[in-house]
Amino acid sequence: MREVGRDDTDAHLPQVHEARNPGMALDLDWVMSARANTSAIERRAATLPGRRSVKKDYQAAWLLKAITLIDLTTLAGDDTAGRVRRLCAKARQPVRQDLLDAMGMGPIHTGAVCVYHDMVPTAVAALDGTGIPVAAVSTGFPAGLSPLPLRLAEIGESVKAGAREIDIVISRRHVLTGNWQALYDEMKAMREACGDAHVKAILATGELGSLRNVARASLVCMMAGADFIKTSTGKESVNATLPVSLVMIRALRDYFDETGYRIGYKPAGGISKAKDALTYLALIKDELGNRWLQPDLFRFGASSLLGDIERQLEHHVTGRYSASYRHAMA
Ligand SMILES: O=C[C@H](O)COP(=O)(O)O
Repeated sequence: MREVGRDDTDAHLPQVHEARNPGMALDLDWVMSARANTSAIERRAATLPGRRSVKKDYQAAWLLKAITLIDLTTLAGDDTAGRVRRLCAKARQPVRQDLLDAMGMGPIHTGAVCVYHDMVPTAVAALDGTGIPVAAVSTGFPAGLSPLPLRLAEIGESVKAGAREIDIVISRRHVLTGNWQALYDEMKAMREACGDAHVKAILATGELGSLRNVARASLVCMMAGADFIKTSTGKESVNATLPVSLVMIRALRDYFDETGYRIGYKPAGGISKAKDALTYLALIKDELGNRWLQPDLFRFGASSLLGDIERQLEHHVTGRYSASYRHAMA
């Protein structure tokens, strides 16, 4: 039995694939065998913050790394083309040049810019020539309750408009009613609709009822071909948490151990402090290793994290903190 949350060393080494996850048939025995020991997971999560505290130059290096892993996000009802263009300018140059110069760093950029479907053409134009991908939240984000054909059509439109990554939302009701086949079929159809665009499956973990459901939904989405699993839309009352992350990360490890495919992880929603970003990076390094700390396998979904990181970097370079309003995102 595969228990998510176990602490074993697995002698079985998979044949490692660098290619995109093709998915596999739904393995219900595997799904149903996934467990989550909630109290053990919560105890472990409580020890994580500050466990590996890095200081000075090392901290600055990790914070710069974190920036390259951010899906810089605006998902607000009052988004405008102007706001999205300002966000894209920030994605292209996330840290002031004088700070980068002082740290001996060349140019860096964020992992992606994440917007609603309507804003995709604006973001694509603003990022032209930079190589920074645009991620679109499609499929009736954030509830995902519009008819499936409309959700699939929305994916197609976002891809046509130039989105290279699609963040889909799963139907929480399929998880809450244990209809794993329906979740698998929906996820597979969405993956197909994405074509060459990579698909991140948003589980909306705050609405799934239990950590065991989070483990099972993670596995089903990976079996159906998800390139990433993502915690939250940012709109649930509980978004990314460390216990949920432990469960999802261990599901990623189990999937890799079984299939040899690495799936990406995107904690999203409520991650706004540099020190939280450092905790996540240390967790990924401990649980999955350095290979997972690349933009093709890890992203933060965050609208305001970059501002706090920039503040910390300014403090690192100048010894002074500036007011947070000086680091507006858009
Ligand atoms: O996917 C990204 C989230 O919607 C961003 O959430 P946040 O505004 O809490 O950082």
